[in-house]
Amino acid sequence: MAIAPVIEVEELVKEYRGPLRIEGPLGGLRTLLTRRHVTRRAVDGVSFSLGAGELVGYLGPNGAGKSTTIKTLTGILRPTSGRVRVAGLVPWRERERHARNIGVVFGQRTQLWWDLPLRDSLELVGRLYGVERARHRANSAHLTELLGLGPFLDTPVRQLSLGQRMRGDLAAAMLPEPRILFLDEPTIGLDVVARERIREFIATRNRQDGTTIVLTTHDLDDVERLCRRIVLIDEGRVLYDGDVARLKERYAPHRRLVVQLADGGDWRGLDVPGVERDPDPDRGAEARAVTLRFDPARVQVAEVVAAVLARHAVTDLSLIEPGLEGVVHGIYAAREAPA
Ligand SMILES: Nc1ncnc2c1ncn2[C@@H]1O[C@H](COP(=O)(O)OP(=O)(O)OP(=O)(O)O)[C@@H](O)[C@H]1O
Repeated sequence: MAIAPVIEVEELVKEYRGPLRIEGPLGGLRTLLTRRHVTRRAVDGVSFSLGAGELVGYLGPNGAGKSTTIKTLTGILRPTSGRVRVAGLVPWRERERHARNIGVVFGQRTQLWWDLPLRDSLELVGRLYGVERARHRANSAHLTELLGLGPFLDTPVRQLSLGQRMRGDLAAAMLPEPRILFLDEPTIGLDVVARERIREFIATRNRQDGTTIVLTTHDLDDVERLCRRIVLIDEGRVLYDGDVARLKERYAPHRRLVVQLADGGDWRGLDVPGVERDPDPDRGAEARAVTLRFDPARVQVAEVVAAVLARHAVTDLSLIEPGLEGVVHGIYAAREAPA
């Protein structure tokens, strides 16, 4: 028997009704005063499902409808139409039971009590969720260690740095041991060290506890590091749903080999079919570097390297895999280009 998905979204539609936006002189003021309203479709027939223990990147450009989807899945918003089940519950109808299954972190705002020390915020979360005392103590201690909260547990939340606050938010979300975690931009504005710590935490929770995680982010390094699967949306519709690796193969099949020629070396070409010199090498400014582009389905890396070494004196070689950033931008650009 097939295992039921933990998250099921079918033909989700969410429309917002708002005043008609008026352009031109005093447009802002006229928009405020107008009585004319329009309906805008923020999510336009999104469907996907997630199995237990999956970690999926939910991506899209600004205004694509990511937050609207997450707010519907967390029970904050009621959709215009469509069917949603999260752990078997309809989020906006069975809010209390649903809240016990999920943890939510919105990077842009905190769920902690601004004026209270972090320790008290965690205490309150434990009480609100009815976490039994011994479990609360054990979970708090565990999360404090994993997220390195010790040095600022007694600091009021308002005095925490963004990275510290985010770690506090993650601890609060995980304290009641939710099966499902929604993370909306959890690394936004953080420095490299803080970002890495949060990524490590997310990966560990997913791997060790099997927590199902939906991650929304504009930082594609988060996705490269954490997600095998992405759901890419734009203008409220799903553009792609599947493996990150397959997405790259489909949209960026080429690899690049950067060849650093020895002093005095000249590029005399290479006669291997399927290998081209990159017309616009990113490393053009670098002395004596030549970038070759090839499709590994047609010609193997080893073959290209052997051919280069046979003809040229080389000081270094490096292989560049396509980054998700370029692939995703390429998809958006293709969509925007006139037909
Ligand atoms: N409360 C609201 N009232 C009216 N329109 C809204 C509301 N919230 C969002 N929208 C609109 O719905 C669309 C989708 O917004 P949403 O916040 O879901 O996008 P997003 O993908 O999360 O964007 P971002 O990456 O910028 O956070 C946008 O056009 C936005 O302006």
